[in-house]
Amino acid sequence: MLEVKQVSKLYENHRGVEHIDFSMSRGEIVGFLGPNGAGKTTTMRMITGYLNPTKGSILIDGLSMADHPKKARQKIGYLPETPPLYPEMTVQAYLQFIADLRGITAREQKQRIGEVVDRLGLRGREKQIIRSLSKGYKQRIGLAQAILHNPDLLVLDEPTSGLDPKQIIEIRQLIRELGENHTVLLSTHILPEINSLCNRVLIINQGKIVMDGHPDQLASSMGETFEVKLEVKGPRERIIAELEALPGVGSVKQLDREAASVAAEVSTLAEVSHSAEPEEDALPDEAQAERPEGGDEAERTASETGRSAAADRAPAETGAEGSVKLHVTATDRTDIREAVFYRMAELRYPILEMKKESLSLEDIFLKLTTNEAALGGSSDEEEVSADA
Ligand SMILES: Nc1ncnc2c1ncn2[C@@H]1O[C@H](COP(=O)(O)OP(=O)(O)OP(=O)(O)O)[C@@H](O)[C@H]1O
Repeated sequence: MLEVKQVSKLYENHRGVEHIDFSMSRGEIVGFLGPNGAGKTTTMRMITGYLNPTKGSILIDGLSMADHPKKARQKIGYLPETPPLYPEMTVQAYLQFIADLRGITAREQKQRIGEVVDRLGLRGREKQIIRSLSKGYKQRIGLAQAILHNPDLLVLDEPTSGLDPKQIIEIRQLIRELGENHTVLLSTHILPEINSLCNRVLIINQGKIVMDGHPDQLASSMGETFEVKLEVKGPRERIIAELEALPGVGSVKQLDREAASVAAEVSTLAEVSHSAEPEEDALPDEAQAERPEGGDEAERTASETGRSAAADRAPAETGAEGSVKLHVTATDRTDIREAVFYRMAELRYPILEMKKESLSLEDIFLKLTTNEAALGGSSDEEEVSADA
């Protein structure tokens, strides 16, 4: 649907964007995310044919924007950050004007305008002067002009910027609906917008694409290890030792220190109460395995699998009540949840909660953009306003 090939834009001697290279398939809703001055608007203006790239090419459905600008633009609907409205016109007159510009015939106009008016919730507002409408309604009219000629690709530059929360929800819902029949490229710096609307995100920083992927897959593509947050009911030391011994587990950290100290006390008490008994807990694994009545099933399993001494001390802690909250990190990106589940089940320690932990989009965005943005951000803005 859209191919952006090695596109760069130089503003006089100032870099706009550099080697932007990505493509979009039909039906995708792609979020274009980046800090101020990163190059979102520049890229979008080139895709929509409002700005010529210094280098590279843009193809819409195989049509080159440079060679066939009129035909290529026919396939695109564009909502710039400030909708291109004529405030003195009525909604109806404005949409007719846009329909004329787009070459929609007089016969088609009535039907087409009627459709977008309904689709964007503008019914009943057709006779109103645009100036008198709220920002949310103006944004709807902006979207209406973008889809009037029924383009395949919609390019929306910060479509919810400056709207109040209710209007944001409404416009997002409209974009979601438009995404059912259109391919959408949407720029924003609002991270939740990406999560709620997009099935793919492109992150741009300092004029370059620094990340491209499904919002949920970004963390793993950044080379992060798999992490799980866990709450298990049972003896703390034993659980920790068992988890540490699991193949694929790198580290186990306790999260609730309060519970830890309680568990430690109980553990100490248990040890004291067992001190009169023979020191069977201190026996090596083999010796424990040979015990005639080796305690509960969990204890036997630990001995069979050659668990650590700490793990095998744990049966003495059966008095430990409550649960323990842990953060378990795998050695790599392998999902360790099943292994954790089966081991805890085998030991009959109920898992009260298990949640895959991953970097949020906010974490990823900050990781990718903070340092450089801090260096480049303010001066960019000055240059923009100087050039504007
Ligand atoms: N007309 C222009 N003349 C010179 N430089 C420009 C012009 N427009 C943009 N730039 C520069 O190009 C870079 C990218 O700007 P752009 O407006 O594309 O970023 P953006 O990601 O859309 O930012 P924002 O989120 O603030 O809208 C910035 O360094 C900016 O200063």
